[in-house]
Amino acid sequence: MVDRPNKPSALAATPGLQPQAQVTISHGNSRVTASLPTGESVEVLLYGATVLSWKDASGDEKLWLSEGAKLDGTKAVRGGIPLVFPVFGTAPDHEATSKLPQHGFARNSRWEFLGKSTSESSSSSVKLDFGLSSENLDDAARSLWPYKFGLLYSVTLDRESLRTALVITNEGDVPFEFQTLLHTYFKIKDISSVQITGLEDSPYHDKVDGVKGKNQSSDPVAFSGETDRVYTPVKGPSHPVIISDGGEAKFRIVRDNLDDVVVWNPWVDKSAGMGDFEPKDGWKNMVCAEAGAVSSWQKLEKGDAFEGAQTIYLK
Ligand SMILES: O=P(O)(O)OC[C@H]1O[C@H](O)[C@H](O)[C@@H](O)[C@@H]1O
Repeated sequence: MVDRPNKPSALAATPGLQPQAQVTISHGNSRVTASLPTGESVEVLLYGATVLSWKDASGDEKLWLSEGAKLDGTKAVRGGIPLVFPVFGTAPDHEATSKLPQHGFARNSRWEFLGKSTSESSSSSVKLDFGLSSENLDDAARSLWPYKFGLLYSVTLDRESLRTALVITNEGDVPFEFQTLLHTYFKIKDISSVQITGLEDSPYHDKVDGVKGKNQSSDPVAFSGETDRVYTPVKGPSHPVIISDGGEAKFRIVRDNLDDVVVWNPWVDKSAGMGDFEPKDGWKNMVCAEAGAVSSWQKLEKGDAFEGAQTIYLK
């Protein structure tokens, strides 16, 4: 069932059954929020279709959002889940994307809210759909990347998980190549006691030391300085990547069709250099684990589609 956006709206109770508490959606000019009757919530900014907030039933925030993040459409959001497309970082050697700004244009474009979907019988999950296509791209972005494409981004809030899924379609006559990434900023208590497992024995490119060759380690990832690595986990996307904080597993990330995981923490100096990174010691309370397809290029022929997704479980 897909409903057109309402302001605010709620799911009708199923006739003949006990009236159920309802999923509530509110859709303003700049953002969409959805709450389950049990209290979990998600908030998405139309600018970039950036997930800004994901809270559990007790109201505890799971994503890190900079206090200095620009939410007015003047800059990509520093925090939450910005969407990277069609290039990760910059790619001066890849002609078709070489003129694009860092991480492409998806995170800097205004998306359309397409509506919500729910299952008839359940008020324990809600899916919000967002769209961006070459037709509603601004002229500047379209002139830098003149391909015809469609993006459908679905954000599904469940009681114990958040799923973000992106479908990319080639709607033009010529093939194009792209990279994509779900740049998730996780909120954590203390970076010095964070460990990430699931990336052991996997090759990675270390962007901090700039050495192009592949590294690898049999230990979980731990943090003691600026960290910026592109992993291609050997066990494949369905093997979970787990973030633990103070010895306790906090997030379990399972990927669909996204072969890479970027791990990023800017630490002291890099945070100091980012004008929208606040508080300045906020790097202690965040870690990015970013599911993506970035270590090579994905090619989409005319009419073809690519789907990539992550599901983040709280247990
Ligand atoms: O500052 P941004 O353009 O948002 O990029 C933030 C970070 O994104 C990724 O994690 C990259 O691997 C980093 O190299 C980059 O610094």
